Amino acid sequence: MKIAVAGTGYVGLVTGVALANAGHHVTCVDVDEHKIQLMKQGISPIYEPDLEPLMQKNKERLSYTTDYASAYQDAQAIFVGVGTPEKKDGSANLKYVYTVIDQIAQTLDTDCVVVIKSTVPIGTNDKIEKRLTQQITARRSKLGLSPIRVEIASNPEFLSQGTAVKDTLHASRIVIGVESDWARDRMKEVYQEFHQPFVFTDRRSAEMVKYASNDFLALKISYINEIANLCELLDANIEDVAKGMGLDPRIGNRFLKAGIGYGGSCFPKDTKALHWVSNYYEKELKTVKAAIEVNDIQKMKLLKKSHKYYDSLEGLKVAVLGLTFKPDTDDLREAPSLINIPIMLDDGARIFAWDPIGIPNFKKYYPDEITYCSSIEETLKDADICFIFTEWAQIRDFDILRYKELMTHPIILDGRNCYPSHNFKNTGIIYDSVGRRTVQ
Ligand SMILES: NC(=O)C1=CN([C@@H]2O[C@H](COP(=O)(O)OP(=O)(O)OC[C@H]3O[C@@H](n4cnc5c(N)ncnc54)[C@H](O)[C@@H]3O)[C@@H](O)[C@H]2O)C=CC1
Ligand SMILES: O=C(O)[C@H]1O[C@H](OP(=O)(O)OP(=O)(O)OC[C@H]2O[C@@H](n3ccc(=O)[nH]c3=O)[C@H](O)[C@@H]2O)[C@H](O)[C@@H](O)[C@@H]1O
Repeated sequence: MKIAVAGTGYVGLVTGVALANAGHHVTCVDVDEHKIQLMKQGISPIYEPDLEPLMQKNKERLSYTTDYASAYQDAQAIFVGVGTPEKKDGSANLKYVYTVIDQIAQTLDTDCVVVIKSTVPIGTNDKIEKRLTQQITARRSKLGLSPIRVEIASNPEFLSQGTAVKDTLHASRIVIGVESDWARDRMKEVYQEFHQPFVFTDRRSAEMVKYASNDFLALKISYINEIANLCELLDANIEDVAKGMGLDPRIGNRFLKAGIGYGGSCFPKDTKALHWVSNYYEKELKTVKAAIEVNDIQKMKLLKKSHKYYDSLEGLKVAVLGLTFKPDTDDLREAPSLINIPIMLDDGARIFAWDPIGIPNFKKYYPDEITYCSSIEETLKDADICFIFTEWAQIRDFDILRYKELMTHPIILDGRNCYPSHNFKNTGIIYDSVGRRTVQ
């Protein structure tokens, strides 16, 4: 099939490449000329393992452009994967989606299923279809052209950053919401080379699956974080508690990792967006509200802990290990580092930070205020305290005795429980992590 994809971010580009890998001819569209130029050279504009080799493998069936008209005009399916960021009131900002819909309305000239991959509030796809078909009908009748059939399918995305390619090629499920057999058949054709479990449903239920899944995972994290906080007070060990819980298949062992809260481009915004919708219908989701509140407090946990060791960070050399919201991504959206570092700077801390790939993006926010280091050793040298925000493999594999050798005051506040606590016994290092006894 001839397919266009609007938006070449984590979702759009990975979807486009996976569809090309399944044999379709795919044109990826973005408004960002720089991204398009990179992709034309076979370079991925985002850091995502395995993506570039797959772009290379399918280059005959992939093209990249900012010229949306040429891409949409004769596409049999158009996937929409543009951002739906949070508005100040917590609701989802749909302006990028509606811009693409209007661009499709101006240019589409053939029967087409428009597939919304972006996460959109329940009911949005009905509104999108109305807007799109009204505009297309008006344009075509004005030009004296015959009608075309255009329908919207909801096809939410469940990939995680850092494992986006694997998650797409081996998705746990493909959820498709349609309102007609015609759209259903077209979606089956799109996905005929994919052999994952399919869930066909109506559009609103598909939209709900996405929010309900993300919010459930966020809830699970906030729950384990609250239990971790209680473990600290009651002298229990959250790692053992989570292991003991997770072996029950009804609970499952994933997303039970305690830490300094969830970040990223989706859990924070998708919890707030569903909460906003539920409030709109005067049916507040109390569990989701609690997950949000717990997370907001959890993100500040390490700074609060630092007061056990210093009244203020003023003048101290503070080592920060990890800037991205999780490992294996260069994404900083809602990363704990972006919330904590401004407060540390306000306090007068001298910050030395290391991250294997997040530094160029972090520099866009803080070009001069921070010293960026090229190794963990350089970051720790003569530091008075160390904050760990991201559990990069390089940090987990780091020889813990080096903290003692390098730091002036070896105090580690670990927001991601990178090391077994007992390894710090008798080392002279203070190791303060989440949900576990502090080793002094
Ligand atoms: N990032 C993730 O892991 C996941 C994201 N989602 C959802 O997918 C959607 C996209 O998220 P990301 O891929 O992270 O976004 P992103 O911010 O990485 O990429 C969006 C892209 O759309 C482009 N764009 C904006 N307006 C455009 C237009 N009119 N035409 C063509 N391109 C345009 C931007 O330049 C950008 O490259 C969001 O709704 C998000 O909630 C869903 C599952 C996973
Ligand atoms: O809608 C989305 O964008 C995506 O959001 C998440 O994916 P992602 O944000 O890439 O990353 P996750 O691995 O889920 O981690 C999110 C945050 O939760 C935190 N987390 C995760 C798991 C855990 O046990 N504990 C924990 O604190 C991570 O550190 C990170 O800050 C979901 O996992 C995807 O299924 C979904 O498609």
